[in-house]
Parts: sequence; C-alpha cells; structure tokens
Amino acid sequence: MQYILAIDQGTTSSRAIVFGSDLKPVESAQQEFTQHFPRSGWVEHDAMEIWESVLSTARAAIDKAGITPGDIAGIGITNQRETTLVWDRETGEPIHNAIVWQDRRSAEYCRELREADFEETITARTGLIIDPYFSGTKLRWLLETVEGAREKATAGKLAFGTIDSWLIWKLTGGASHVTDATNAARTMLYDIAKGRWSSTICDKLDIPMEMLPKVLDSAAEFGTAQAEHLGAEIPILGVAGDQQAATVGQACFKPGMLKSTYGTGCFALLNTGDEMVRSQNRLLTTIAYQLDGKVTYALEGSIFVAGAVVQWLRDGLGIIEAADETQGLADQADDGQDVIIVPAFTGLGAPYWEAESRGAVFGLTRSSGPAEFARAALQSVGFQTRDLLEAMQADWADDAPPTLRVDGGMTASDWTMQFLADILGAPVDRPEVLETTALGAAWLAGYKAGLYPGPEDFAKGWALERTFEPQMDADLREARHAAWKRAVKATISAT
Ligand SMILES: Nc1ncnc2c1ncn2[C@@H]1O[C@H](COP(=O)(O)OP(=O)(O)O)[C@@H](O)[C@H]1O
Ligand SMILES: O=P(O)(O)OC[C@H](O)CO
Repeated sequence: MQYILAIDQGTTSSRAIVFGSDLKPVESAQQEFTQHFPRSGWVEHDAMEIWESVLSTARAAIDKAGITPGDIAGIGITNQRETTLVWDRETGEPIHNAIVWQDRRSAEYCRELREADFEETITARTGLIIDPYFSGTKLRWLLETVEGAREKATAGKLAFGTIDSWLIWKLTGGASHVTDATNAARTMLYDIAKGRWSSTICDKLDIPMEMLPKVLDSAAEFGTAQAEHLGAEIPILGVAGDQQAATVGQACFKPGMLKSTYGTGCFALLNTGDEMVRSQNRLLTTIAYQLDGKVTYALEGSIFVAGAVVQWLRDGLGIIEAADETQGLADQADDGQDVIIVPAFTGLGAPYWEAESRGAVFGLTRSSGPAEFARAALQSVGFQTRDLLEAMQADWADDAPPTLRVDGGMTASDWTMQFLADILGAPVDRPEVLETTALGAAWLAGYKAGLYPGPEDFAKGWALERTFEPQMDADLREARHAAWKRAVKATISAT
C-alpha cells in the first residue's frame, strides 16, 4: 500500500492525482465540466456530470500511473465549498442541479434575515456573516421551490450535502452520508465552537435536521469506495474543503501562517490556532482543519472572482484564447491609461459583502483595447487581495504581517504575482508544488492511513520555488490602490 488518490473537485474542473509514499505526484487527470447560468447571478452544476467527471479522472489517473488499485491506501477528497445539493436517499437522484457557491439567488432572503436581526445569532455560532454564498439559504431555496421537497425532507427521505458528501455517498454506494468539519463550517448551519449542527439556525431557516450529514474530523474513516468504481475497495480517509486543504497543503500549521489560493475565486486563510478570532472587518471565522478531534481555526477572506475574470476575457469578451495569453497582453498595455475592472460579476465578497453589486469598468478611452482589459483583469486580483489582507492585519494586529504563500491555477502567471507583490508592498512566496489543494487532501488521507508523517515533518517538505519582491514605488502603489477603492465605491453605489 504505497499510494494515495487525491480527488480535487473544483468549481470549473475535476482533478485526480495519484501521490506516492514520498508525497510526490505520480500521475494526474483533469476534466472541465459545464457551468450553467440560468439567470443573472445564478450558477448551477449538474451533480451527475460532476460525479462522472470525478470517476473518469480518478480512473484515468490510476491507469496513467500504471498502478494496481489495491495498492492505494486511501482516498483524499477536497472540493469546491458551499455548493449545495439535495438528493433522494432511495433513488440516489439529485432533486435539482447543485446550486454553486457563486450563486446569488437567495440574496433577498438573506436581506430578510438581516432585517430580522438574525446576523448576530448566525455570526456567533457559525463565524460567518449572512450571505447567499453559504449553503444554508441555498438549501432553504431548494426546499421552498422544488415540489414536494419539504415533505420528503421532513420524512427523512432527502439528503443534503456539499460536494464532498455527494462524492462519498456515490463512491460508497449510499452507505455513508458524512462530511468533515471544514465543509460543515461553510453551510451557515454549523456551530463551530460547539462542533455540531445548530438547531437554532436550522429552526429559523426551516431546515429539517434529518437531512444533514454526520460531521467527522478531516482525517477520519468516511466510508469505503466500492470496487466497481475504482477497481478495488479503497477507504476514504481524508476530506476538507478546497481552501482548507490548500492551507494544509501549504503547511500553514502554525498560528499566523497565511495562504492565498487563486482559482476561480481567491481565498486567503490565516491560521489562528485554537483561537476563534472574531473579525471587526467583515472577514469570516472558520475551521482550518480538525485533526484528532482538535479544531484549528482560521480567519478567511473570500473573493468570488479571481481566475474567473480571465475566463471572462476568454469566454465573455473573446479577446484571448487561453488564460496564459493575458500576461503578454498586459505587458503591451498603455501606461497612460488607468482602466480598472471591478469584477463583481456575482456580487462582492470580503470585506464588502455586496451580494447585489455587479461588475463595472472605469477609465475607458477611445484607445482602450484588449491589452488594457487584460492588465485591468489581472490587476483586479491584486487589488482585491490587498483589501483582504488589510482587513486581516487589522484583526490580527499584534503580529508582524505574515508572508503570503500563494497557490492555485492563476499563480502560474508571473505578471499577476509580481503585481500582487507590488500592490501589497510585501513579498509573495510561490511554492514548488502549485497543486497544494490536492496535496493537502492527499496528506490528510495518507496521515490517517499511517503512510505520511505528522504535521511537523510534512511541513519540512514545503519548498519555495520563487519569491516575488515588491518593486513598485510606494507613492504609485498608494495612488493605484486609492483609485481602486474609488472604483469599488462607485460600483457599490451604482447597485
Ligand atoms: N497563466 C494564467 N494566467 C492567468 N490566469 C490563469 C492562468 N492559468 C490559469 N489561470 C486561471 O486560473 C483558474 C484555474 O485555476 P484552478 O486552480 O484550476 O481553479 P478551480 O479550482 O477554481 O477550477 C482559471 O480561472 C484560469 O482562468
Ligand atoms: O473551486 P475553487 O478553487 O475556486 O474554490 C471554490 C471555493 O471553495 C468556494 O468557497
């Protein structure tokens, strides 16, 4: 038994990576799947398509690695978080498409909850703020909207899950309905201090608790994948939301360590140890990981659009064919123009939390073109990160600003990483392994299987590929950031 299979089910693609006993990736496979946008601000996924993409990438990675499935000691699953699914326990059929984390359809209900003065109750228990981002109000929408759903749910016939729960259910042939603490922490239904589902919140949102999964540690026995799926019975031993798995993969095990992941969105997590830091700056308090029954907390800043702005250049505007063309274009942009894109396509996340804002472009001239759009798109990611980190430093003031460890698909862009260092005025560390999300999930499973070392020795294996040092003049940096803040303000007031 010398391998671990990591399944990384992301917002735009599913990936499977086989890791060896030395924690190095052996082979991988990846598959994109369909994004459904039925209305403005709505985003859905077909849960069966997700399941099939996971199955086929997992099989392909095992095939490519040329290993015997029986030699896999365990499976680690990491997933896009908050995305909400309800399925029928008897038939195993989803009752509706999955409602994706980016989806804003429950914005109106969130406003009602806030107006009913329920935010304090939610924040005190879950560490979150009221926003359509989290699963709770999406789940309520499904129960209210899908015919017969509420009656069936009350009768215990329906199961709710985030994508980890769905994949475990499918892999185990319906034997396990479970999740881990990091995923539970994103539902807006879970009490992160008490470590259990909150009946107060479920009552208020009218969610029958019968439909909620059992919550386990991030390294635990989640069930056994049936042989018909991957060629052998394989235990599922590690589960974490993708941002938490990246925190683990970046070996941010000590309080004060910070990572930021650039995929579809961008998520910065600061390890706060056993302290549940309550943000004064509209950041989230969440669970970083739960090992051996012990919870480690984090402060999180969540940005909904990072790499997605590059996808928009490609799919929406058609000005590039591939993401990596953006940096060449950005280099050609006219220094005399200051085009700013505020990519609030699905509202603004931390620290603004403006669910109903939509994107805006500022500073256009007759000669603004693809190069200026590409530069503004990449810069928007740096600007948003600075807003997050400023909020984080205000909440975690007694320490020196931590070094930022970055990962995720977009960190392949040197241009973006250099601008990030410039606008932060601080160094940015990019590790050798950019697939830290999958690595984190693999480590959780391998740790549970006894194949991988404990956190301290695992952390020693973290290797730096490159540090981006800030080069921008300080006055220019502040002027640029001030222009961005004005653009955000104007975007919000245009809602
Ligand atoms: N060279 C690049 N320059 C800019 N953006 C990139 C580059 N490569 C990938 N991206 C962006 O990174 C994202 C993919 O990252 P990934 O970590 O796979 O995301 P996810 O897990 O959310 O599906 C896409 O949104 C893509 O546009
Ligand atoms: O799929 P990603 O990597 O953009 O991550 C999505 C997050 O988990 C949403 O909270």
